[in-house]
Amino acid sequence: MRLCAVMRTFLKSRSRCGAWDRLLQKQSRASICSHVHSFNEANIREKLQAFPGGSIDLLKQDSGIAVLTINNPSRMNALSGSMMLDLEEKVTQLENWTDGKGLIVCGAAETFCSGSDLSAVRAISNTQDGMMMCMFMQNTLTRLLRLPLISVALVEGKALGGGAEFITACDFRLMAPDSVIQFVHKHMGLVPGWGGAARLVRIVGAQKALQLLAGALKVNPTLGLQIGLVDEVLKDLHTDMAVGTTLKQAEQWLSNYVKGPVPVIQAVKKVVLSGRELPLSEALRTEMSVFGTVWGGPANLQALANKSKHK
Ligand SMILES: CC[C@@H](C(=O)O)C(=O)SCCNC(=O)CCNC(=O)[C@H](O)C(C)(C)COP(=O)(O)OP(=O)(O)OC[C@H]1O[C@@H](n2cnc3c(N)ncnc32)[C@H](O)[C@@H]1OP(=O)(O)O
Repeated sequence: MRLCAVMRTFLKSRSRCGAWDRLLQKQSRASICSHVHSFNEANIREKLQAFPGGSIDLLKQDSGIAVLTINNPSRMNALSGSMMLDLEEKVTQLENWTDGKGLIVCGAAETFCSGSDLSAVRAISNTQDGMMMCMFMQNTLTRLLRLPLISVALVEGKALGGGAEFITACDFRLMAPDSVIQFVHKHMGLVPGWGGAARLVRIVGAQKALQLLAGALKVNPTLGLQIGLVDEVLKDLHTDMAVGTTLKQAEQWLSNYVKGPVPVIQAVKKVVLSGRELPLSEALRTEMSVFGTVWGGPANLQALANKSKHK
């Protein structure tokens, strides 16, 4: 390809990257499931607001790693309706965090999340409202997974039901030694509704996903590593092997993958995201447009300059 044609492709790819970001932003704002059952966003927000309690806390750090805490300890961090709204608002903040590189999702009081708040579940047990809540959470967790940040779920204590679904909406999962992940839905006469089944199949494969859901299996760290649901087991805090708290250990683990300039780390997540979600030809186009945002960028030019010193 002649140089001018290469430059044309390169310049187009830069502009197309803007198209990728616009696509992602458009998708994230629009309801991913809005086409189903006349999903009336205002209506579901009003209903969820009627179930208060707890909070979703967000700490954005100078290191570029944010910590999102599911905070409802008197309810084992069960997600109330207002927490679901809180979660969506925090995901929007993270979508607009231009300095972000990583995200750790954890629970307060050394436990992760015991799913939907059962008092809310009882109150919105009619099909229409149940499906609206599911669609709201599917949209929010899909947007969480699509953040241009490398995300980690830090599981301590219990991640049950919707809490188990929540961890599938992160890129990686770390477990504390005595923690448990359990898709308890079958015991509730349910199946996952927050997108957890679709994501679980993509993480562990259909066979293992079927066993975890149909058996409502308790996943301890050993089993989690074995089936590929868990990426690392943290050191027991009561041994001298552990360096600091579980959160510090998780930050240490994640820092290995977010070392580097923000634009490069965000570009890495975007190209993997498109490879995971888009058909091959579209993924290849996206990869080129994302490549165009870092090729000749400050980090690339600095690396080249450093290389030339080693001649
Ligand atoms: C799409 C999935 C989604 C949905 O369909 O909407 C769901 O997630 S459905 C909910 C699925 N989750 C569960 O079924 C877990 C229910 N909780 C438990 O099994 C246990 O509480 C526990 C998490 C295993 C902890 O047991 P234990 O250590 O014995 O503590 P307690 O049971 O006494 O709990 C302490 C306290 O917390 C309250 N609690 C716990 N989980 C929930 C919850 N999901 N919703 C509301 N409240 C919850 C529990 O009631 C206790 O409160 P008090 O009795 O007032 O002390």
